[in-house]
Amino acid sequence: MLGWTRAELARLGVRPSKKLGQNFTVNPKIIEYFLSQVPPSSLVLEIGAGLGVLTEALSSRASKVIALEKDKRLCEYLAKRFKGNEKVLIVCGDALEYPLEAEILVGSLPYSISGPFLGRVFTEGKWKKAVFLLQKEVAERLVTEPGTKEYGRLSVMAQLCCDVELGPKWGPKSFWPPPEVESQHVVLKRKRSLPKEFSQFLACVFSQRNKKAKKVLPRCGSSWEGEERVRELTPQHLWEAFERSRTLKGV
Ligand SMILES: C[S@@+](CC[C@H](N)C(=O)[O-])C[C@H]1O[C@@H](n2cnc3c(N)ncnc32)[C@H](O)[C@@H]1O
Repeated sequence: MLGWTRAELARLGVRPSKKLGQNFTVNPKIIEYFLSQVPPSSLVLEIGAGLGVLTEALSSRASKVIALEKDKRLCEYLAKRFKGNEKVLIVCGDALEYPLEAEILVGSLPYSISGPFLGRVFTEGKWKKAVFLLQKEVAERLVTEPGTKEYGRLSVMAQLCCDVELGPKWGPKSFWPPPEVESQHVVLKRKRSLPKEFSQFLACVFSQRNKKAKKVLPRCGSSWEGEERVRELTPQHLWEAFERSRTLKGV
């Protein structure tokens, strides 16, 4: 796969863009893992289709794959590659804007957008299951507990929205060009959708994560009575504080 990927990029005259997080999958085990997590005959939205290696594999399992790609050069390549394949729809667009209206979301997410994109995932769409390949530190942040350095807005939203399971880790050599970081699969099963205002509330609260919650929460429209610091509040505590802020606002 490494030889094929390098040759295709050279043929297209595409130098992988760091800004677009273009680290293409060259380890077939990654594709196998994605496939093992996708229920047969489902409608799948793939984020960042790249050269279409995952798209191709998904199309043999799903009823339809909507393959989203932002890079116009790759969109043209994908449109040619999948011409005549009725199960694949190539969309040239931005994952930060495209509606998340599919049962299953998958993708090796470009590192540069994983934070804002996950923010959308937790608050939008009708999806039931999502299988993402993320930078290992971002994957760990989704399951980390209150009080840790990594605990923050994404941890709280992930744990309230979904059952979160960490999958296998993958080293830099699984990608071309090799990234500077390790990657890890994450599987999300949605329990409920969260309101967008909750994300804004958490951004306000965690901007002062080391301060006492009783000082910070009133500034974010809510209240708190204990001695805990913001970073020590559990997802459930924060959800209750958010609901109090809505009652105070009369929503
Ligand atoms: C890590 S690569 C994965 C490519 C391919 N799925 C693979 O596994 O080889 C991420 C892909 O996302 C695309 N991308 C980057 N930003 C995007 C965005 N905002 N919306 C959609 N695609 C994006 C990149 O151009 C790149 O093709």
